[in-house]
Amino acid sequence: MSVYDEHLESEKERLTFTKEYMNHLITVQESGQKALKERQEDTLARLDFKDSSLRYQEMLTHSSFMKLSKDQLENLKNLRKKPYFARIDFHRKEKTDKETFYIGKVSLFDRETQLPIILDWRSPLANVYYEGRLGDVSYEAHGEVYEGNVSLKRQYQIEDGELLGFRDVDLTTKDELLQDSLAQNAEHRLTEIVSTIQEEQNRVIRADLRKPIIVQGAAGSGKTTIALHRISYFLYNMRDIFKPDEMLILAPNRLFIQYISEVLPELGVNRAKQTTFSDFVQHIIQVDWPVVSQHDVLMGTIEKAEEGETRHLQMAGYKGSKAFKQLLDRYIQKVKQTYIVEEDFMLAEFKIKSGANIKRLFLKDFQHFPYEVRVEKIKRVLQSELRRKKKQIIEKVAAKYDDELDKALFGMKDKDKRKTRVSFLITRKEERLNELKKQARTAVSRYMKQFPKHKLTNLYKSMYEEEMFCSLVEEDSTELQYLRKTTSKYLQNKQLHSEDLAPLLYMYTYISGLHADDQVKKVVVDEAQDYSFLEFYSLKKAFQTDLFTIVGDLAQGIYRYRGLQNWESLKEVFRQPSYLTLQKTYRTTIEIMNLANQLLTLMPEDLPKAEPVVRHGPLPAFIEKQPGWKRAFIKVMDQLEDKGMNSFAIVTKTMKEAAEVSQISEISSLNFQTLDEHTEMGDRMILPAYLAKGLEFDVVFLYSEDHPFTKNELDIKVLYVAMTRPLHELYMIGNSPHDFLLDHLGQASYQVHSF
Ligand SMILES: Nc1ncnc2c1ncn2[C@@H]1O[C@H](COP(=O)(O)OP(=O)(O)OP(=O)(O)O)[C@@H](O)[C@H]1O
Repeated sequence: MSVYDEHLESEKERLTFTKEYMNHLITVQESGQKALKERQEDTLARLDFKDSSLRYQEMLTHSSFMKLSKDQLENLKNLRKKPYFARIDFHRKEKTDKETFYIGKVSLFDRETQLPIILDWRSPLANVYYEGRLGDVSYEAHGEVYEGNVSLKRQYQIEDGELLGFRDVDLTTKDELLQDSLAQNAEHRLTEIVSTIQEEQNRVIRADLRKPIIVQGAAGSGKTTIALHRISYFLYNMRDIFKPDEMLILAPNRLFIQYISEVLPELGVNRAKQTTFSDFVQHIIQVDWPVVSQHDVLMGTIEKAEEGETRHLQMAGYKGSKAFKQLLDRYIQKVKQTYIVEEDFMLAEFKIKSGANIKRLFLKDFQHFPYEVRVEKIKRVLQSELRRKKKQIIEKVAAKYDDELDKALFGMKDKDKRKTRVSFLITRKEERLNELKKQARTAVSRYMKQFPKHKLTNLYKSMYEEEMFCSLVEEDSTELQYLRKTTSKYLQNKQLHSEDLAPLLYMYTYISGLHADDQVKKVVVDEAQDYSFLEFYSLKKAFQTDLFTIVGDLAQGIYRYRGLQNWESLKEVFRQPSYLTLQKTYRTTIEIMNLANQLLTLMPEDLPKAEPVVRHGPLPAFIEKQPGWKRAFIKVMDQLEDKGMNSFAIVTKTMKEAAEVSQISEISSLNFQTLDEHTEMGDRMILPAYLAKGLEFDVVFLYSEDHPFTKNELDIKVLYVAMTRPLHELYMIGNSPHDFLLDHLGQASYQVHSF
């Protein structure tokens, strides 16, 4: 028996034990004690582990005392097929012996000894597996640094609960393992990353959790994946403070949410809120007017390229800017003034609270609350003051009448006059007291009527009225007047543009504030380059937290007219964010990335080239649209299927072109479907590049007929996004290589497909 086989045997035993232990735990939780005992006996009879059988027996016995939460139980069940994926042998300096730790997606402890049977990948010690090489290492846990030596890192191939093999990691195997994982198809990828997380990615996951973090990462560098793992890591470390539903993941579109949803349960973050910025804001502000999306605006520009469209872009850009935030601030100050009530709060002629005092409550004492909340709080203060003072007032008034009565009874000589006076005073006293009581019942609500009840959309509309708007802008211009008029017009028709959502959210947080159910404590923003300054600012203001994980790629900033120009501008929004970059790219092959990297040199930003992980594939191929191309396409599809490829996308520059491709009978007969934001993802999709953002497919066909890519900044970025979607192969179908700017890229980096 070779050494490998010997190790394999004992590793198999270990796996069997772990599975049994898990099954046992699950039975304990699910069934009564009787069933448990029977099962225990049965397990012990079957397990025949040489010298360690006693230990296992003990462990099994103790397992019955473990109480698992419903989630833990569910996780345990899911992980029976692959309880762990790696092992490390670690000798901690202070200890006499080295220890072996098995690393998996959740932890499992022996209750008696507190020793881990499976170590959670998020635990401090597991960091040693991801960071650095074999040899001397250190790791930090609970503020202390531990030193030691790692003598073994081993990775397992476990499928359906069976151990197929293992590989020991050293300098050379590291890439092999990653390559195995990358060679897989799209559908298997996302969930299996945890065993091959790379050092630079690990650093992002584990970067200071109390600080905001901004990650600039090349296409395919794992931003989305790593951001999701970071939430998982965050929840693991902060589980006593934060709950999953206090996390918010902001995704670029609904398709993307479908795409990530498969990975969320395994990471234990499926209960995190997942939505798009637009859906989120509409839900918060409760305005259901239709919204012209940024994609619509983008398509308008790409398809028409008319002057009006450029103005639209400028308008959208301005509405996301810092200058516009300042304009809003000025407006909000004006709105605030409408809440200032200076009148004293009276009960009849008695002052309950002075106007000056009430104003102070609004402006000072309650200054940290939104305006409507301040008003509500003032109402409560008035109610309680009134309750307190009413009694005194009534007593005072009654005493006054009683005094008068005494005077009449004992001071008036004339009997008739005295009688009249006394009866008058008695009646008057009663009337007066009743009147006071009656007034007291409505005094607060009458007073409160002086506070305005603003409707958000009306307020927003009023901001664009000529006089108001002119008083808010620093310097008027024809562009601003155009913006004012156009916005007023569509608001009049109860319509919004996506750029109005951030200002509305911003105003809403000043006026109403978020409902407790909508509050979140940590936010992940994916494709962050597409968010405007004001969108970030309004999110931060709404949640009042700095705990943001922001990932994006400026090279894919196809909404640059409205999005961020650089990451620097976020320093004005977040306090001391950590800034990290991800340079290596895992999605695609060297050949495809080489072509895409050349596009980067045509962009205005000086962006570092993405470094593909060593994985080769065929050169990207250009298919000329000469007669016969459709047959060639069908043949290529056949060959690709034979190779085991199973997710395909035809990506166009515009939505219009996508609709046209779907009319080609050869293509529709291959079950390609056009995708929009509301359809379900399938294996054969036709979609415009802006929707393909963030997604990936085994094979991508770029297609151009009427809408070729031209050499302007926007097109270059759209093309870059499209080219970086495939995992394995890229084809470009068009009238000439020029349609994909191939004439500006090196000839050696693509081939012409002959048919
Ligand atoms: N460490 C890793 N091990 C294995 N696969 C990885 C690793 N990191 C990333 N990948 C794979 O690379 C691909 C790209 O990852 P992801 O979609 O997270 O990248 P991204 O940076 O968000 O890309 P883009 O900006 O282009 O949308 C995915 O298939 C992912 O599974």
